[in-house]
Amino acid sequence: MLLRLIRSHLRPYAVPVAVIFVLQFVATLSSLYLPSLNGQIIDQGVVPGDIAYILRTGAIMLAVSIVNIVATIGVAWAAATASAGVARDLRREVFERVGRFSAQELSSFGAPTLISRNTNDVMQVQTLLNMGLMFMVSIPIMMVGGIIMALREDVGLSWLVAVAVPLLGVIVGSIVVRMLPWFRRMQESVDAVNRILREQITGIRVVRAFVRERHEEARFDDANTTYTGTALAVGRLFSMVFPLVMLVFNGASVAVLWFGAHRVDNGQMEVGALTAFMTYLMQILMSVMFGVMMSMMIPRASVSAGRITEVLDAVPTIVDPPAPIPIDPEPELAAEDDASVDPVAETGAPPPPIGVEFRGVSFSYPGADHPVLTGVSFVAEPGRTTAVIGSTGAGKTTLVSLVARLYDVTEGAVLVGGLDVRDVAQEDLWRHLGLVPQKPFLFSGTVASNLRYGDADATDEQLWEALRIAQAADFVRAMPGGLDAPIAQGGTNVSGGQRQRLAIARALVRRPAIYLFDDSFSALDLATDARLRAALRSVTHDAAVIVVAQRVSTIISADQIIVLEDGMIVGSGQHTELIETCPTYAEIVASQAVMEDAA
Ligand SMILES: Nc1ncnc2c1ncn2[C@@H]1O[C@H](COP(=O)(O)OP(=O)(O)OP(=O)(O)O)[C@@H](O)[C@H]1O
Repeated sequence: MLLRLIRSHLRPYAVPVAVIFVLQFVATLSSLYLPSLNGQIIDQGVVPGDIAYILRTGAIMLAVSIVNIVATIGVAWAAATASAGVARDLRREVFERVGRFSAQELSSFGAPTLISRNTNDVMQVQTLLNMGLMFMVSIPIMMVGGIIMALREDVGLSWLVAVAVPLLGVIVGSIVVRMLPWFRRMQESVDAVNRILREQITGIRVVRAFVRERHEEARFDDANTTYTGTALAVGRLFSMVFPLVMLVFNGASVAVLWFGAHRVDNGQMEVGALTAFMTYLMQILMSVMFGVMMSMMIPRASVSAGRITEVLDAVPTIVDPPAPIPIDPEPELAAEDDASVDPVAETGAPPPPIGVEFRGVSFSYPGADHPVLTGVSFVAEPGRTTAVIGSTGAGKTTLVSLVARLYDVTEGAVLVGGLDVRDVAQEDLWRHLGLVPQKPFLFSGTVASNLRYGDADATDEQLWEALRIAQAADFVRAMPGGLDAPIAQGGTNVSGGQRQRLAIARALVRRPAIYLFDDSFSALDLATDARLRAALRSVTHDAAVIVVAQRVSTIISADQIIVLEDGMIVGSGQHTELIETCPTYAEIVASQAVMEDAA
């Protein structure tokens, strides 16, 4: 998994990788040459007192060292370039893939793990890749080359290399294998900490209002302790690695000196050769150590690569059809024609009339036992307002989600402009929709940047017009900077009602063919609600307007009211006839009348 991910993503970095190969080769060979030169200086320069030889060979050593330094710097630079580039590409791919997820994949993964996969997990892969690029060529060359050079210096001591290297490999290998299962737990603990932190930050007001700080602290402590415990378990295993490595390392040095000294004493070996042999042994063991460090990173990076690949390989359940049918075959032409008769041309051309039809729609959430909607059929015609009312949990938001194809129906079909939403491209569908969700979300930026989500090219006049209709112009004008007033992430620096009105204005800026208001007037007082609906009528023209509401007063004048109960339509018609014919509707009206009287 790790190899596949790295290989497929390294392809665009063939040039830096080739540079790394060449430079690593140069750097390693120069490193291997230096101890031999050093040995020669001792044996042929220092021992016979040949100053000229020392200076000559010293100059060669200096030149080789400079080559070594330049090559090593080049390797580090190219490795950082390639690994940072791969990490950037991975983050972009994960981001793009998540952007194509339907609500189903989003909820099955969950936001916190998607965030840690795109940050922490990518970082694990990047760190390993950086190390790998820096050492992958030098480690084998250094080991093989070091052994050859050491043998050249003295074959009699070579058995020491044959003992030390496998011993180190076995010790480290057995520890790394034990670490493996802990790494997955470690990444899962990161997810858990992220999840709780995120919940607490977003729900901080609720936590405080319900005096749940202690409870939340305990919850965070649990996750934090699990994370710490996992990190400690890994740390404990890790802490054994270096002492053991050093034990082998130092044991081998002592053995070289002990046996080498005897060989020098017996005249079987020169002092310079002993020094060079010692350095080669150090180099071999150093490369084993780097190999060990890398092999310790591999399991964690493998887990991370698996988690990243899970996201990249996740197939969105909602995809565009192979041959999408355009909802509006000639939008340019239609827009131009309509612009000539548009009485409010300053807010853009009204779209061609497009209706919505639910045809025998049933829907169950993935994994749920019971359907949320059953046999729902109705037509929301262009130029008319269709209201959907029903008790909480009746399926109103679900119904709106199906128009936007956030989910696919289980049975039946949702048609937009006479086309099944599954037969049109999602972007084409969304371009025709102005959705104001139940929980409106604003992005960090300004009022204007948020409104221009509706239409990036909208002029300031068009934005003010939308704000005026949404009954938001007064409070935006009062904000410091007006259209340029800052909006905090999630829109937390404006009130709930203001957020709703800005979200409505955002939908209006788009001038869509279909408006979907999901309980979008609930935070408005009755007078503002009435003014907004009156103003809306002047711009919705031929648009199909679907309004989900809890309050009867919001939908009383709708052309058609759909009454939902337990996911089924139990009544449809206008207010006056429904009061007579639909007991559920009559009950809702009566209960709200009682509440108003009581108020
Ligand atoms: N993502 C989901 N996964 C599983 N079940 C869900 C999901 N969203 C909603 N439901 C269930 O579907 C049912 C209908 O929910 P929906 O949000 O459509 O109701 P609603 O009529 O809009 O309610 P409200 O007026 O409270 O917003 C509820 O029983 C709810 O528990």
